[in-house]
Amino acid sequence: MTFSSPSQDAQDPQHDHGKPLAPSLPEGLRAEALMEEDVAWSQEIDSERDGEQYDRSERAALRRVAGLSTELEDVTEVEYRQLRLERVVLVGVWTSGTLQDAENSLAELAALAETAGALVLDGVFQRRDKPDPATYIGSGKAMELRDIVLETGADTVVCDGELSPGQLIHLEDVVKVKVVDRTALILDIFAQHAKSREGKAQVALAQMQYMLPRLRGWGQSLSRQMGGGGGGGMATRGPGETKIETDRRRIREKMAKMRREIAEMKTGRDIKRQERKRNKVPSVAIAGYTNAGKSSLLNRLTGAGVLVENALFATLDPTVRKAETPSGRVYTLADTVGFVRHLPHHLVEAFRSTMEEVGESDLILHVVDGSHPAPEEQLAAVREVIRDVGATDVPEIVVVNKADAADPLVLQRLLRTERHALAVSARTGEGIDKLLALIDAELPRPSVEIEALVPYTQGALVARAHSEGEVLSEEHTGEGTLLRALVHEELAAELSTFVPAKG
Ligand SMILES: Nc1nc2c(ncn2[C@@H]2O[C@H](COP(=O)(O)OP(=O)(O)OP(=O)(O)O)[C@@H](O)[C@H]2O)c(=O)[nH]1
Ligand SMILES: [Mg+2]
Repeated sequence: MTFSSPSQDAQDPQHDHGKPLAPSLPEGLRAEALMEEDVAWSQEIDSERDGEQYDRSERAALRRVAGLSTELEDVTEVEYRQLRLERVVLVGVWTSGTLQDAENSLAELAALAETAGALVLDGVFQRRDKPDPATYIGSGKAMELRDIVLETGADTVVCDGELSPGQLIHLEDVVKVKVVDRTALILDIFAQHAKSREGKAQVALAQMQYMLPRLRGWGQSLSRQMGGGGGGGMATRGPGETKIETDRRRIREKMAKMRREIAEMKTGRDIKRQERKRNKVPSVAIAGYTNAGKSSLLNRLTGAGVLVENALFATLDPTVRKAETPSGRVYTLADTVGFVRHLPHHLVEAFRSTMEEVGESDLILHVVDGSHPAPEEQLAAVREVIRDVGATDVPEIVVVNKADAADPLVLQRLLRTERHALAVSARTGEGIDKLLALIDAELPRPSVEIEALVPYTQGALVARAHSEGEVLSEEHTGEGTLLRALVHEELAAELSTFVPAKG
């Protein structure tokens, strides 16, 4: 693969250079003129085109998104952050959709980067039909990116996509700082946040899976193999490659071991889940896009005190809590890992275990952030994963959260298009009563109607009829509690020994 020169870039009809700028840019977004030197440099090597045209097309091609940089309160904070945070510049390729979509995508990348502990200095995206196979953004834009890196003093570039090993190296060669992609960023966040043994193991496995094909990407031996544009990698087999082979084998062995361990841990979790199923405690799963407010809602519904953070992926380990409906029926409520668009596919695989919980629940509370600029997209992204894990036949309630902060018109729109939806605020408590009542109505009903005279020594059974079933009538008699109730089969069997004498 050879680099395309800037002049090729400019003439390539695929790159949309001819398209005019969007007539009115939304607030907070502006296309910035490139530095004068840049334009002069471009003209020098592209004498066939007139400079002004080039300037204009370039402006359309590389946009800067304003307001992405992290706000800092005072100077001491700057120093503090510089010590421990990476200084990053974001770059995205805008291939389809509206300007707003492109901006949202980069804003999400910024949120991810900040969650990973980075300081976001700048963000740019480029309009292209598809990412450049060599450098992701094209070599001309890569040079401009280099200038932005110098200008801002960044030490890392984060790309909004999954880059091939070759693209990472080529871009690093041009911008001269570390380049990471969205997948690596998400993996990094997952690694920082995973708490349980299983969660940690799953993240480690996914990281190794990601690293494996990229091993040759790091270090010198690789640039040698990739260089020359010849694809003759095997011809240059040398000590470097042997080392890589050894590393690869080690990683594969480690991965096999981790898979076995994860399988064992999964068995433990399955047993627990089966126990819950056997006891017929109905289960509700809270699912939704990352940062939608799932953990806040769990707290609101159960007072559980689960970690809530204004960060993406604050929750990486499933949390299951016991809860009670207003009518006193007991159910379990499970918090889940947040979903995100373009979740790297090996991560979907790795986190399937937590999503299986969703698939086997009796009811899904699908939480969506009503104050987000594109809640419909988030709903769609989550539903895609719900389909993936085969949970389509589980009833779903769409919980439009953050009603306190959302645009009332957006709320109306969502409630109109989503048939089974209601608006709540986990923060203020608005709508929570209605949600609790709806959960009560949606939970599966126990189906066996029994009548039993339960001796006072068996009080636990009466309590179970209350929590696991639905008590229709209850009367305290001389011999015990006379109970009429709807219960599940197992409890019906246990109560059948206490059938009241007829007459
Ligand atoms: N204004 C407002 N903010 C909310 C509401 N609910 C949650 N938040 C905020 O949204 C952020 C994310 O909340 P979490 O409950 O951690 O979201 P989550 O869906 O569990 O996020 P992940 O676990 O990271 O996927 C926090 O800053 C909350 O304070 C709400 O009803 N209104
Ligand atoms: Mg959470």
